Amino acid sequence: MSNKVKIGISIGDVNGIGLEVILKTFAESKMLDYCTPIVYGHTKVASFHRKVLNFGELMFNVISNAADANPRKVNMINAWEEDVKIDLGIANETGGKYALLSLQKATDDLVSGAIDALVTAPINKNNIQSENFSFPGHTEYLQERSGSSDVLMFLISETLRVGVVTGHIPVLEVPQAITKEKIVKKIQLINESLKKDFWIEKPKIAILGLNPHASDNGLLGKEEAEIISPAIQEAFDKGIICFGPYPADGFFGNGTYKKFDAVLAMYHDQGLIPFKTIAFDTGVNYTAGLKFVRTSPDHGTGYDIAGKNLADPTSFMEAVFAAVHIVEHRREQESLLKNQLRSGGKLIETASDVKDDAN
Ligand SMILES: NC(=O)C1=CN([C@@H]2O[C@H](COP(=O)(O)OP(=O)(O)OC[C@H]3O[C@@H](n4cnc5c(N)ncnc54)[C@H](O)[C@@H]3O)[C@@H](O)[C@H]2O)C=CC1
Ligand SMILES: NCC(=O)COP(=O)(O)O
Repeated sequence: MSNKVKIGISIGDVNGIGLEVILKTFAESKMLDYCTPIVYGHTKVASFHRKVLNFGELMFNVISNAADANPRKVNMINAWEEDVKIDLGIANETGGKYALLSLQKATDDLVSGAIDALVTAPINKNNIQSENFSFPGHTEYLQERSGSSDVLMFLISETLRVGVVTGHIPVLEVPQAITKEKIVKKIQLINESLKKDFWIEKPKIAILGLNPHASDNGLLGKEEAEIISPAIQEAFDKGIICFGPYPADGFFGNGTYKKFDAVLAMYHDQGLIPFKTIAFDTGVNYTAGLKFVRTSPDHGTGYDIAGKNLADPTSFMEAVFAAVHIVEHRREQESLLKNQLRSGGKLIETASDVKDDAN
């Protein structure tokens, strides 16, 4: 039996660029050296995209169960039977319906352990809403399917990793949603993920303020003094190397972010605007804190370029690599722990070790 990581792939909105980046990624035969892909969609939908994009043949190995996946082929599980009308570049009910069928089937296999990780192609968060799906995005849906009490939207790239305290909520609700407990929990999720998933032994984490200039000592808001600073102190007392709150603009403007292993932003756009400005082409969206591994490209459905052969597959490809690496890191760590071995002489540290290091 192959030990290669089995990556399940949900196809996202059939009217967007999801299938284009999937086809482009696996047209690269070297990808099969790293993983065994299983796409949850339909061969007819994939053929439609292939023809529109004028791609050469990419043969799928059609299987009924993930257990039958061929490690030398791009596997496809047909997640429905009927023909689907594709309207490239259009946000409609069909796009949402089949995105959900694909996601549900792939997630069933993820939860049961039939696949090792899930890479999700982009959905439209609006047209996927139905009586079976009332979540603002994959992150919240997968949190529920995982049964995790909290998760972290964590955008990762070579140069910058950014997590967010609040995710898919209206900006108006951000200040009320930011609590000391939530910030501490998100700092812990970042810290655990950096250690477990990225093998950074002593991660350094920066926390941003909420208000302009991190409130300038209370002149421009009170959240820094009343909520964010006490949260940073509490996390630090728990042995996590974390600093802040930093004024968000200058922090990215002068490159301070390069001194940290990760940054915690207070809300979605505060973190994702600098992230996408710096790393849109290669960035990956990782959901930390799930009981399984899920990544996705950092872009959306790209309706404006759907079917035009303009979609860059790099972010999707990086999402596949990130999922493979994270699964392998976790496997290796589990086997180290099982064998009671110590990594670099020191796998488990005490809180005081960490504080010593920070000083
Ligand atoms: N993980 C997910 O499922 C995500 C879903 N979305 C959803 O996607 C939909 C569209 O969102 P937008 O804000 O328009 O973001 P978008 O990322 O789809 O598009 C923004 C701009 O970037 C371009 N672009 C995106 N991906 C590209 C690629 N691979 N290569 C070249 N150019 C690319 C698009 O053509 C567009 O001009 C929304 O419904 C949003 O909710 C957005 C982000 C993540
Ligand atoms: N921009 C990141 C984002 O929207 C993540 O969405 P999802 O992965 O939760 O669907």
